[in-house]
Amino acid sequence: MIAPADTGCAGPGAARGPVIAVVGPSGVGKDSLMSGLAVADPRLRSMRRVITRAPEAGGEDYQPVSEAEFAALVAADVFALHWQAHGLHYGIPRDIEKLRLGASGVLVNLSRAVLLQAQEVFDDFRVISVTASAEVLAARLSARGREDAAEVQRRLARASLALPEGLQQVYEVDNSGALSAAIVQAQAIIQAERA
Ligand SMILES: Nc1ncnc2c1ncn2[C@@H]1O[C@H](COP(=O)(O)OP(=O)(O)OP(=O)(O)O)[C@@H](O)[C@H]1O
Ligand SMILES: O=P(O)(O)OC[C@H]1O[C@H](OP(=O)(O)O)[C@H](O)[C@@H]1O
Repeated sequence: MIAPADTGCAGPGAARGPVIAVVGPSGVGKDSLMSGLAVADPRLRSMRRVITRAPEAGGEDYQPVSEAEFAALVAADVFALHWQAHGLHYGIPRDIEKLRLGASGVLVNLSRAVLLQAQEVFDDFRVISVTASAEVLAARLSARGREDAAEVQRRLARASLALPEGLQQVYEVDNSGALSAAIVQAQAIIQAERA
């Protein structure tokens, strides 16, 4: 059972905010940036993902499921998007459309590999590409301690995956420095697009 998206008190006539994909290499600060943005603007919502990651892994708020449960959800057409990465399965429930009602945007952590598909699925779709140097990524993944050394190396090897050609709205945020500065950069992008 997928926990329903919390749409607050948005009525059926409420405007729908854009889907804002936050993407970039492991360790770049996607979840940290999303958390900071949502705290600063409560009308910005974060989409809870369904992931075959162990419940105790920590970090983002996600719905942990087994691989069998994930396959059943795919078969039941629950997901608007799903993909595999890092040996895990990730799904974005179709409930995201409810979360968009009355929101200034819905932030979602997506794989760079599914962005063109996401652009087809969502009628108002933007991409925030978060960047940081390879040295910074390595230091952050090591300090975070969520993955073992081998998995950290595998994630770092994927860092240079390029964004696909053909994306219509892509904005870069440099998170090499203070997280607060990256949050301000991202807020300016989101607010400018809202105008
Ligand atoms: N600007 C920053 N300065 C210092 N540390 C940061 C900054 N941004 C994020 N971090 C830290 O770096 C680590 C990785 O951040 P986070 O988990 O948000 O990255 P991510 O891109 O979501 O990674 P993954 O894709 O692996 O989940 C965390 O420990 C986080 O607290
Ligand atoms: O390298 P790419 O394909 O862009 O992203 C790989 C995976 O990393 C991120 O998830 P998480 O932050 O590890 O949970 C993305 O959402 C994707 O699932």
